[in-house]
Amino acid sequence: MKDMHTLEKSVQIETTKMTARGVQVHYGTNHALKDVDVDILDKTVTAFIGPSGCGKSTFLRCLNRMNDTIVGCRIDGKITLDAQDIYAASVDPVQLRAKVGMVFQKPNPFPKSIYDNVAYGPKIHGMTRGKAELDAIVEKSLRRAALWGEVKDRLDAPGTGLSGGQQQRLCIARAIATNPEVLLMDEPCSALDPIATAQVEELIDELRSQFSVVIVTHSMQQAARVSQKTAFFHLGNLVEFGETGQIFTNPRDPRTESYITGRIG
Ligand SMILES: Nc1ncnc2c1ncn2[C@@H]1O[C@H](COP(=O)(O)OP(=O)(O)OP(=O)(O)O)[C@@H](O)[C@H]1O
Repeated sequence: MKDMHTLEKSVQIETTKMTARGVQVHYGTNHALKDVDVDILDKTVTAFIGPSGCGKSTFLRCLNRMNDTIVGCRIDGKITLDAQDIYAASVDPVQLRAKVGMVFQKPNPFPKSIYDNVAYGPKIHGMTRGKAELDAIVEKSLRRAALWGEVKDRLDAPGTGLSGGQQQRLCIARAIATNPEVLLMDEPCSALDPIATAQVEELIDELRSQFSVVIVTHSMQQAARVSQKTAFFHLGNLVEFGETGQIFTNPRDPRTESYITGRIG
């Protein structure tokens, strides 16, 4: 019985949510990403690490087509979400970004109220039929982002008036309000103090029960704390991808070892 339970659990954990095959990115003549293959698992935190300029953010942006808007950026290869090609002509990038949400390095609330920041996505995607439903989504999202208790009495106050850590949790609430399946986070704690960082890290761990989370981080301690899988990038190549514990304790590639021991980057 126990074996069956363990088996079910591991099957659930190993469900693939997104795949990348042969992904190449050029910015004009700059070959920024070279032939990247990766599987992003469901309900798992995947960390992208590597020295500055190695292509981590570029690859992250490929996963919800944020690079589409960059003039001169060319993307080759195939990326799927639930086995569907996200670059297919039939895919609307706006709809895709509701499923594959994003949180940026610097908290960037809209110049609107706390309520409207969170309500924005559900409104533009026509997810609700009325105010009561929208109120419920706003409350649920703020609760999931561990911010409700701090803002429930001032939902009409501007989002930009919150502290940095609260603004980042507001941006997380905004991103999860559309019920995404994957949450991309580009150095989400780099502008935060240690207490706010710890809160966001705790939140990431909690969100993993519902979504697949992909986080770009410069902090190896953070990658080790929050992720189960780690991808190490170097000079546009995905050098190594595996269990976080293995990458940090027993890297297979000498470049990974040099990076984690502080010799490159
Ligand atoms: N919008 C852009 N236009 C032109 N080139 C870009 C753009 N964004 C990134 N690049 C280039 O692509 C390469 C990879 O950059 P990217 O930002 O993906 O690396 P990164 O690993 O995320 O770096 P960092 O850790 O410093 O944020 C670099 O050579 C960079 O100059």
